[in-house]
Amino acid sequence: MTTPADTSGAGMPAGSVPLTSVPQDAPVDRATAAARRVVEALLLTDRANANLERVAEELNGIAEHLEQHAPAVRDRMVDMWGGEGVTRHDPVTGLENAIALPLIVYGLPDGSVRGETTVTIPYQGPPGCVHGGVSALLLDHTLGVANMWAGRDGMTAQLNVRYHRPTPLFEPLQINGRQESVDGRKIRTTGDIRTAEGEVCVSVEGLFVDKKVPRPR
Ligand SMILES: CCCCCCCCCCCCCCCC(=O)SCCNC(=O)CCNC(=O)[C@H](O)C(C)(C)COP(=O)(O)OP(=O)(O)OC[C@H]1O[C@@H](n2cnc3c(N)ncnc32)[C@H](O)[C@@H]1OP(=O)(O)O
Repeated sequence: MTTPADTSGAGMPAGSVPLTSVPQDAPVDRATAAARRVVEALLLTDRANANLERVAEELNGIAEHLEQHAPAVRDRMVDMWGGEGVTRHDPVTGLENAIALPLIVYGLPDGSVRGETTVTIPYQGPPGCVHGGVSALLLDHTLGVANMWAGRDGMTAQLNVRYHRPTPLFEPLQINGRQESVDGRKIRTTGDIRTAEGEVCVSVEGLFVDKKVPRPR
């Protein structure tokens, strides 16, 4: 759904570290990347001449194969939430989630976080522009990662989103987040989406409350 994620950290300040999962050459990563390619290709293909009857049949065959090999949802959820806390299944950075962009978020030495991505057709809102809900999704998650990087995190209680100008598809975008303050259980975090020229398209102020939902076991 985006151009392939840049995992090199090129363009990030020296000392930046990836905080979200980075692509591996695992079969699940490759299968998920192929599924993203299918989603985009389905939107772009010639509706009349691409033999979509056969495409539907083949895709249903793949879905049936995957379903036949699926354990109980509960067991998969335990598995998903195992490990050190960097998720591979979430809808923003998850490399095992075909609807994730995916975005890789880096922790910067100044305490803030930044991701870079180029959003394409599946996330279109106004013509040629990123859907406003997708921008909010990108920022909500990035602010969550910023809180983790700062050492105090919680659940989103409020997200005030200001749309300054349309956010372009097909252009590199910077997604920024920074924890501003902690007051008891209340955490205030800000962020924005900028073009490569530094123009702010969307900015957010988030209130997070330190509360955890237990992981499935
Ligand atoms: C090293 C790094 C590795 C990084 C590795 C990355 C890993 C991957 C990162 C994942 C990043 C995910 C980022 C997505 C984050 C979601 O998507 S979270 C999901 C969306 N949010 C929700 O579902 C929250 C639902 N709401 C709730 O659960 C609860 O209402 C809340 C908001 C947590 C509040 O909890 P509560 O315990 O009921 O809080 P309560 O005691 O009533 O209030 C505490 C204080 O907060 C205030 N407050 C509570 N709610 C509100 C509100 N809505 N508005 C204003 N004030 C409020 C209260 O007034 C109170 O204030 P004080 O009286 O203390 O001054």
